[in-house]
Amino acid sequence: MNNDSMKIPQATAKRLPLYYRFIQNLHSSGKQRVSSAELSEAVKVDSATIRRDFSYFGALGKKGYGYNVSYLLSFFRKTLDQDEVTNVALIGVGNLGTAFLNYNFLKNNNTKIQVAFDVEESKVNTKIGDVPIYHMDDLEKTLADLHVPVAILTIPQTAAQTITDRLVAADIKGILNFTPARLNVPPEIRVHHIDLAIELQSLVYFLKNYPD
Ligand SMILES: NC(=O)c1ccc[n+]([C@@H]2O[C@H](COP(=O)([O-])OP(=O)(O)OC[C@H]3O[C@@H](n4cnc5c(N)ncnc54)[C@H](O)[C@@H]3O)[C@@H](O)[C@H]2O)c1
Repeated sequence: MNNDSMKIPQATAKRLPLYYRFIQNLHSSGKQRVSSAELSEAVKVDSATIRRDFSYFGALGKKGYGYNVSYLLSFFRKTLDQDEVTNVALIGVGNLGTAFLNYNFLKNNNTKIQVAFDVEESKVNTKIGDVPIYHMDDLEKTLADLHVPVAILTIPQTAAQTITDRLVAADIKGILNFTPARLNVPPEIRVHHIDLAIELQSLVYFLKNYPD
């Protein structure tokens, strides 16, 4: 993100990639404007929230006209640094890690898993997709050589904190944590925790308790 985006609230910043993907689709289908109601329907965010989000970056829609798609597209491109690829490392090439390597976020042209690590000898020095798998012994040196600021953790919970400490020491800035472990990191390191079990439980809870 560029410096202008520092003023945008975190909740808004998290929705930007969602808006960006939809605006890209609109632009490639030749649409020139979009209303907040149409956006709302497509991204499943209520239109008052969309209008407030957009007001932070100066995109003021006109009543009965909506938003200019080209303007929005250039804003998102600039804000999300789409031209600059951020290198990502994946730690733990098991069930979940293998799926991510095969998927490799190819639709986001600004993030790519460049390298993966594991401790199991049979996986080391192989590739999944075009991503090479290295031994954990080579973690620090490889991350420094490739300038990797982001890591995805798909290792067993028991290994999560030790590996996180190594990543922090290796100058990683952000961690996407798929393990159930709650990680301790210095305040300047950003951790996004995706706990699929909790998400599933909370979905079921809402279905049961708020059936309508
Ligand atoms: N599989 C799922 O659907 C799923 C869903 C939600 C969360 N998770 C979480 O994601 C993590 C991975 O799950 P999984 O099913 O892929 O497990 P897995 O056992 O299939 O894979 C774990 C991988 O990590 C490697 N590993 C173990 N210790 C390591 C270390 N110290 N350094 C580097 N690599 C190491 C193993 O060799 C293995 O390849 C777990 O914490 C799990 O709780 C998995």
